[in-house]
Amino acid sequence: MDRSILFVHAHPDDESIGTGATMAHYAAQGARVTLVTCTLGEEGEIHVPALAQLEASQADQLGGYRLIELDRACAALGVADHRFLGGAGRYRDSGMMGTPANEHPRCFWRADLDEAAGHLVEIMRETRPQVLVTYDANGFYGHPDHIQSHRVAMRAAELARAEGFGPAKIYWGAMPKSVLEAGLDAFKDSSDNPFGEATSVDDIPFGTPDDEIAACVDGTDQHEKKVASLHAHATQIPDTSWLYSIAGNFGDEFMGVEYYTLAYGERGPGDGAHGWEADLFSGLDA
Ligand SMILES: CC(=O)N[C@H]1[C@@H](O[C@@H]2[C@H](O)[C@H](O)[C@@H](O)[C@H](O)[C@H]2O)O[C@H](CO)[C@@H](O)[C@@H]1O
Ligand SMILES: [Zn+2]
Repeated sequence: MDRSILFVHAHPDDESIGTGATMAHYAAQGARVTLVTCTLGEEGEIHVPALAQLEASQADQLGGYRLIELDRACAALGVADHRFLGGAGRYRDSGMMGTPANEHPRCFWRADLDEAAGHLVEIMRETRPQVLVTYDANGFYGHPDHIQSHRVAMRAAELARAEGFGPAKIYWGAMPKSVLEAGLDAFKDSSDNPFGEATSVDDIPFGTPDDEIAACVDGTDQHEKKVASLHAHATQIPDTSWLYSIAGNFGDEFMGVEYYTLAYGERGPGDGAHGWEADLFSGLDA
């Protein structure tokens, strides 16, 4: 079987933060890895002072710059096939939930679901992914573009199935509560606490019980590519980011191991305490 996997993400940087090691892992294996990013990230922060005037309320050029950052990140991960949903600039970054950017006429949060899903079905028709990776219904942490990416990806898979070429397995990025627990302990006395005021994993708006996790992809041997892809997104992820400090505390494993729940399809053979699959294609290779 020629392996093909499709990742659907909301903004430039999500692919590296959430699935960078997994993408590098399968690209290195020679699988067809396709990334679809739904917006250009026009409403993002800018952590590079020299670029500050690109922001939405000034030159409004951040989207064009993040397109370049994403190109660099994909090169670092070894991912050659990257597309924007509906073409670059079709859907605008909607901003955080409840902000005025949610009202922009072209924002992704206001997109027509079937029209947006139709763009993704065309890509599925071409690449025929056996595996689809996106976010859960909360978009992992509740950002409107992440929630919409979930909705569009799941609708596209449903439409593709109706035409006989939908992905056999659909995964949602996840973080086991046991991993969050370990992180909380490591940072509870730190001024650089990425968990803010959280005193328990239940205070954190994401996290999945370990027995609900279906797959754990160990891309530790790809962790340097993930770090390089994060650095490519310098406007969003400053060198002082907690992502790097937590990696410093936990080492290569933090950057290299990524977790998923299985939203659709049959769980393949797994191992360890919870029988987690080590391969997202588990059970599919003929
Ligand atoms: C990882 C991710 O989805 N980033 C989004 C997010 O960025 C957040 C936003 O700028 C917020 O104002 C900050 O406080 C927070 O730290 C950022 O993570 O939302 C942006 C606007 O929609 C988006 O461009 C960015 O990619
Ligand atoms: Zn995002």
